Amino acid sequence: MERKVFDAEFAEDRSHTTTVLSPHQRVRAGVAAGVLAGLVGFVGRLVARYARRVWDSPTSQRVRAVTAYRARKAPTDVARLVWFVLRGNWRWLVKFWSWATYADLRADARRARLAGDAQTRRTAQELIRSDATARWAKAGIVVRRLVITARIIGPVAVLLWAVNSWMVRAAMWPWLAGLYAALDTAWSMLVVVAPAVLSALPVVWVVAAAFEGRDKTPGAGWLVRPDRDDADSWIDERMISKALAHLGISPLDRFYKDGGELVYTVAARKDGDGTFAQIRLPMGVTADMVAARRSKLAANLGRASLETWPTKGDEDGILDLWVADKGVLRGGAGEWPLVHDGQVDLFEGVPFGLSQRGLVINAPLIGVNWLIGGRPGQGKSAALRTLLLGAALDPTAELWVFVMGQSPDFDPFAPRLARYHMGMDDSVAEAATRALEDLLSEMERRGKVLGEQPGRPPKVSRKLADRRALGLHPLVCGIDECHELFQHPRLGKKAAELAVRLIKRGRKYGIVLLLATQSPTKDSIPREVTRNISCGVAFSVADQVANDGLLGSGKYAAGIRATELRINTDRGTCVAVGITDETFELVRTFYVPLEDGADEVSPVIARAMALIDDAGRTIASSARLEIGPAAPAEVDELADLAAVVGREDRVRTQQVLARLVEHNPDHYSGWSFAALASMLADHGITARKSHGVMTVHAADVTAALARRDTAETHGDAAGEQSGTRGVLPTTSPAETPRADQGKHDSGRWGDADQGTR
Ligand SMILES: Nc1ncnc2c1ncn2[C@@H]1O[C@H](COP(=O)(O)OP(=O)(O)OP(=O)(O)O)[C@@H](O)[C@H]1O
Repeated sequence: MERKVFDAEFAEDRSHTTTVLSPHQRVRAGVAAGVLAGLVGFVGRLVARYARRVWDSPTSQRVRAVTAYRARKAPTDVARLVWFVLRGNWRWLVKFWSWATYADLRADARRARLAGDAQTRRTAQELIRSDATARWAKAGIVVRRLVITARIIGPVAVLLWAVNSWMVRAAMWPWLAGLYAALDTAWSMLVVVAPAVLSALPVVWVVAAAFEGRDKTPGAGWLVRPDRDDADSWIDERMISKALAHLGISPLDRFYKDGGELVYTVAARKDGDGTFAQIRLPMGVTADMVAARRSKLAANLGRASLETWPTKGDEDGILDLWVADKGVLRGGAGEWPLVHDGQVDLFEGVPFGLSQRGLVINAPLIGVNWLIGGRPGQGKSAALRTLLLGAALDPTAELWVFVMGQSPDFDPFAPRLARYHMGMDDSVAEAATRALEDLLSEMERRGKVLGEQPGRPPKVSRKLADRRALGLHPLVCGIDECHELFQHPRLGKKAAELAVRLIKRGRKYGIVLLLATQSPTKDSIPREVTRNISCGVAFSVADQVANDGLLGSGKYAAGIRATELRINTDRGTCVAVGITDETFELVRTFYVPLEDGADEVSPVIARAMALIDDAGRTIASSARLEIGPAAPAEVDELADLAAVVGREDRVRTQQVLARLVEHNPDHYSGWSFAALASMLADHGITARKSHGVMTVHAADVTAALARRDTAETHGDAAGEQSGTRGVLPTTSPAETPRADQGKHDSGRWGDADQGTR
């Protein structure tokens, strides 16, 4: 009991000594604990941050993606491996059998016999015989060597065993004891290594068999890009072959049944936002037959129809197959590259959209004409707007727009347009038809101008377009809802004829027609237009007729189908032909918003206007200067004469000539006195002698001008047609407005034309 009491006192005493700390000690302990906790927290945070960084790193993401992918694929992979091992063993067996029976040589001999080639047959048979003899001879040598080795090693082994049994090691000569020690070591190593080798042997065997039995058909798709989002539906040759094998095309089925393997002229490879492969189809199968089963092919490949593009390659028997990455076509094209800054050279093209390969398409505008179509609300006007916006950013380009309906789609363009008419009334159809007429006359004028250039260039180039005096600048005319024009009861036929002539011949002269329509049928768009158009663009269309009307006949059958584009879902996506060297492009068009209060078009137009200013051009003057009859053939010589004579009573012919050359060197350089005399005579003026020199009298020139004015007034009164050209006022030609500008209320340029807006 006493002891217990003592124990209790002792314990109480101990507890007393440990809990009582001096204040100083308590502070130190507290600080230490705080520092420790802070340190632990810091290290913890550091580790957590580092772990998060590692976790988020691309390598770790890839590792995770690969691991997850392999885990998902594990059951299939195991089954495939087992199959490979079995097939590997079988292949070895077959190889051994071929070797043992000389199968290849026998096959040669058989073929030679069938072909009646005795010499080759004899050679093959002799080879079999000599090979067999050599093989047995080799086997004999090996056996003989084994026997010799056994005869030498056997007695030595028996001797060593006998010595080892009769003598103790200590009594042996040292070299003999050393030999036995080395033999013991070798034996103990063999005892360890041999079982290990023996147990590894089956593993090696399995690996080697799996390697031997691996898929040797094209595209063993192991581990190909498993980090991709669509890894489970990754396309390789094996998948394509499998998908094609289940299309229900009989010649293709027969081909597979006979063990045929497809030839991939281009192996499946990454191509932009998808996979491209080119396949030479077997006998009896054409690319069109595959294209006709597109939805089945898409299903077999685990894709939507829109994502699967089987088309005819260079030949009917070659299939070009492009399969989009899953879901990639759902994304838009993004921002138009020129929306914030940049300028365009129309001869280089206008950024139009992203191709299926994810590349920006610079659509050509010079030397081509466009027909854009599709169901309502799918992006036609927006696409036309993008092209015209690009054209507006080329300060040398002149733009005309006609909207055959009540739509504000092009209103913000107004300041940049030389002609703009929008509305449903007849005046718009009239203005558009007149524009087509004017474009035809302009085309003829340009043809003449080109013909007069040194070397007679076949078409307008950037260099020629930049020479303002020639008036060969790009002239882009867009007509939205053009079916309304071509179906106009009074003007439709005429407009169609004019458009056809323009499309057939205008391309060389820098005149571009952009047509957009909802309804590309043969009744609404002249067949000759659809036949001759170079760039066809189809947004979602209802049927084969509309498809081929926009893209060209036979395109639907060849698998180039805008019918696959889903209404609204694929708004802004179109199928286009002629805009690149590819047979077709699936384009996600750029969209420059102009709706619901968003207007990104106006700032671009403001920039376009600034570019025009910088280039020292004006919309109206560019029209006057370049579209007007400013070409050499249409120079007003009488007006020039009046200008150079000015207010003087008379001027020496020599001076007149010099001033004319200075006034318009293009036209008057190289003129002789005889040429001047002939020009004067044309206008009823004769040079007169004054103080011994020939002079031109101002009074004669004024009289000639008055005569011409009177004649013109009579001409007009007699009903000269609207839009007639050929008369220039008498002031400086470089800045002269067109002679008919004030006379015709139809209005040609600038505000006069925009009256109907
Ligand atoms: N490339 C695009 N990207 C995204 N949205 C687009 C694109 N193009 C058009 N859209 C959307 O589709 C709508 C209709 O476009 P748009 O007016 O160009 O169609 P449309 O085919 O000309 O129609 P309509 O035949 O009725 O004139 C636009 O207001 C816009 O919201």
